[in-house]
Amino acid sequence: MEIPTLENRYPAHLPADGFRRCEPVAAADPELLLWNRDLAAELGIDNESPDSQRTARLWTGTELPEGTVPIALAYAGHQFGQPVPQLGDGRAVVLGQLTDRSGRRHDLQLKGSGPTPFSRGGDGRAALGPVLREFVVSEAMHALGIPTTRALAATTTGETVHRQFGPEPGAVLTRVAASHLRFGSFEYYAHRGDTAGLRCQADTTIEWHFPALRAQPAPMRYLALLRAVMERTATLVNEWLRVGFIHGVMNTDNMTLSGETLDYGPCAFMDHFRPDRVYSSVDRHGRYAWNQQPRMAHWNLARLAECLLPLLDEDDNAAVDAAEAVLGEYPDRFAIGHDHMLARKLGLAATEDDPRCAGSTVSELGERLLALMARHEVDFTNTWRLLMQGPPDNREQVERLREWFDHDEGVEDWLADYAGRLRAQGIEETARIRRMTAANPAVIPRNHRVEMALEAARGGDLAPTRRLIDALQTPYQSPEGFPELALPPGPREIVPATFCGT
Ligand SMILES: Nc1ncnc2c1ncn2[C@@H]1O[C@H](COP(=O)(O)OP(=O)(O)OP(=O)(O)O)[C@@H](O)[C@H]1O
Ligand SMILES: [Mg+2]
Repeated sequence: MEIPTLENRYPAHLPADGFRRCEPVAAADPELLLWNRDLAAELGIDNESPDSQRTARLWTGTELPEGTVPIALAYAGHQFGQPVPQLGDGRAVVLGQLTDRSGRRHDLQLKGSGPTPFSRGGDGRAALGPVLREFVVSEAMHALGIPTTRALAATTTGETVHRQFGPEPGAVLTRVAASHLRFGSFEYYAHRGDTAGLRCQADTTIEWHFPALRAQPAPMRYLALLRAVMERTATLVNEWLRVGFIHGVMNTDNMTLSGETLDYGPCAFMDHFRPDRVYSSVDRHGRYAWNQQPRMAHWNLARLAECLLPLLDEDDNAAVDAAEAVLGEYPDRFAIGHDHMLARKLGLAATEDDPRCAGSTVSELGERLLALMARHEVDFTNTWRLLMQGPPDNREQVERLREWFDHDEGVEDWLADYAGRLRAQGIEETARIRRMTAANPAVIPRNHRVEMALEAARGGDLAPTRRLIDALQTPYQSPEGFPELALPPGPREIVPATFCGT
C-alpha cells in the first residue's frame, strides 16, 4: 500500500494548547475488516493490496504513515445542555491530512487508537459494534448526498474492550473529515478566557472552510463566519430531516464547523414516523428528537455565538446585539430551506405561493402530509416512495394511499390538492418522478438491518455488513439484490433504542 506523505496542518494553525502530541498505542494483533476502496482512490492511496498485514498495522496506528504528526485535539462542549470546560479527543488522534483529487484537504483520524491526555479515565478504545456502525451509517450518509465525515477503514486490534453489554473486540475506525473543528473547539478557548486563542481558532476556521471570508476585515469577518456556519448548519439539519435521520447526540462537541455530520454514536434512521421519535438510550428527555433537531441546532449556534462575542465588538452590548441579529436570521433561513426540502420531496418546483392555484402552499401541503403520516405512524421512507407509484389523481393510486393511511378522511383532499398544485406548476408525471427519485431514498440504513449485520460481525461473519454497505451505495434506487432492505421492521424486529457503546 502506497500512501502519499501526510502533512499535519493543525500545529501550525492552532494555539499551542489546542492539541497534544500523542502516539497511538500499537495493537496486539491488527486485522483489517473493512476497506473503502473508492475513498482510498480519491485520496490517492494505492489500493493494490488492501488486505495485507501492513494495511492493518497502518490503520490501527501500529505503524504510522509517512509524514504523520499524531495529535489529540482539545475541545470543550455543552453536553445535554450542561457546559463541560474540557473534553478533547479521548480516544482518537489526527494523523495528518491528505489532499484529494479535486484539491480538497481531509483529516485522517484514528478513532479508538488508545488513551490520550484527554481520556479522563476512559480506556481510549472503541468497540467493534460502534466502529462498524459508524462505517456503515457515515458511508450511507455520503451516498445519500449529505455532508458527512467518511470511513476509510475498520480494523480490529486483537484486544478486548469491556462495555455496557460485556466484552467486545477492540476496533479502530479510520475517519476522513474536512476537519475536526467543532463548536466545542471554540468553547475550549472561551472557557479559558483566551481571546487570542479564539481569534486564532476563528481565523483557522475561515481559512480552511470559508476562504471567501478571508478578505473581510475584522470584526465583520467573524460575524460573517457566524452567519456562514449558521447557514451550513441549517442546511445540514434540513438534510437530516429529509431522510429521517436522528443524530442522537447533538451536543456542541459533536457539531462541526465544516457542516459535516460528525459522531455516529446512538444515531438512527426513523422507520415508523413520529415527529418526536428518539432512539438514543441516553436521550431520556427527547432533547434531540427528530423534530427537535432544528431548535437544538439553533441553541448550539447560540453557544458558538457566545464564544465569538469578544471578537465581534469591544463593547459587550454591541457584540451581543450583532450576534443576536445573526442568530435571529436562523428561523427564516431554516424555514426557507425546509420549504425547499419539502418541495423537492413532493416533486414540486418552488415554494412561493403560486397565485394560479387556490389550494394550499407547498409547505402547507408538506406539513399536512407529515401530519397524516404521524397520525398513522406509517413508514417515513416508504410513504414518499409510495407517492411515486402513480399520479395523485389516478384512481388506483388514490385507493392505495387510502389504504396506507387507514382510510383517513384527509387523504383524498390532500391528494386532490397535491394534484392541483402539480397542475398549477405545469409539472408532468415524468418530471415529478424524476425530482422525487432524487430526493426520496428507497433505502436507508434501517436500524434493525444495521443491528443484524453487526450481530453477525460480532460472531465473525462480515458478509452481512459488506452486503449492507454495498446496497446503501445507491440509495435512490430500489435494492434489486436486497429487497428486504426496503422493508420496515416487523413487530419483533423493531430496534427501539440505540447505544453509544463508548
Ligand atoms: N473509551 C473512551 N476513552 C476515552 N475517552 C472517551 C471514550 N469514549 C468517549 N470518550 C470521550 O468522551 C467524549 C464524548 O464522547 P462522544 O461519544 O461524544 O465522542 P466520540 O464518539 O468518542 O468521538 P467523536 O465525537 O470524535 O466522534 C469525547 O471527548 C470522547 O473522546
Ligand atoms: Mg463526540
